[in-house]
Amino acid sequence: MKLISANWKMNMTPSQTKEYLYNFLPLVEDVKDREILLCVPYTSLCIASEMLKDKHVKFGAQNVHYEPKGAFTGEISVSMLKDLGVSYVIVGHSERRWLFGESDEIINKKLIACLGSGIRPILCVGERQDEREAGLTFKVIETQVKLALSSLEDYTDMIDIAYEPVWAIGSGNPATPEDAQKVHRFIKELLESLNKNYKGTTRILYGGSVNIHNASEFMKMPDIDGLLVGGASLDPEAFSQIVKSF
Ligand SMILES: O=C(CO)COP(=O)(O)O
Repeated sequence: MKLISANWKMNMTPSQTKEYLYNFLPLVEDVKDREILLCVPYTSLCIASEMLKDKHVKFGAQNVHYEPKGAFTGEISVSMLKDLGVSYVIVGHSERRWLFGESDEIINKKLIACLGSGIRPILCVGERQDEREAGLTFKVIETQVKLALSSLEDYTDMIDIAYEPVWAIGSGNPATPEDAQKVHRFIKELLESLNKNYKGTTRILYGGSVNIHNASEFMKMPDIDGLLVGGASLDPEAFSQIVKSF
């Protein structure tokens, strides 16, 4: 099934989350042929857990720590998320990589922590503007995917991947659907080459300046299996339109 996910980033208080869900749920009530996911801040997970109980809209986290527990002040473990009913977690978002110094090695550890827990990670990869201009897009994607999945090659069916070119995030300047399609195809071929038993269940999402006007164009591409939406997901009406755009 296609996956349309919101990434609220550091937006929405718990009270605002309540209001959002109150407005959003009726708008997508009849949409059952695609998966709808809201990746909310940690502080909104409790209210999402309560309000989405027995609902078809799922909720996820935007980050997780790789250790199971211990003296890691300010961090949240996989089991803490699991206990709240979290289905998905975003791992290696470019804002974590570039603003918080998250390395490929840390991202790999986070994926290892998620697998086996029942929480499905959404691994984010994407090239920066300078890398794109230097013609390094495919090389960067290959390196990020390979390092993130190091020792996890046999489990590639248990994750989803979001292709989010860094230059397209929050810039109002999305990749063209055709360019995104090429990278998505490349990632699928890479997964096939890494895992001989690959069943093809990894969905490759596109993220970066998706809005109500361009969502359907991305979803027409054969290897674009979903969307990861930042800014445009903060309005329940706009996000419901994106969910229903294809
Ligand atoms: O980073 C993103 C989703 O994870 C994309 O953000 P925007 O949709 O705001 O460009």
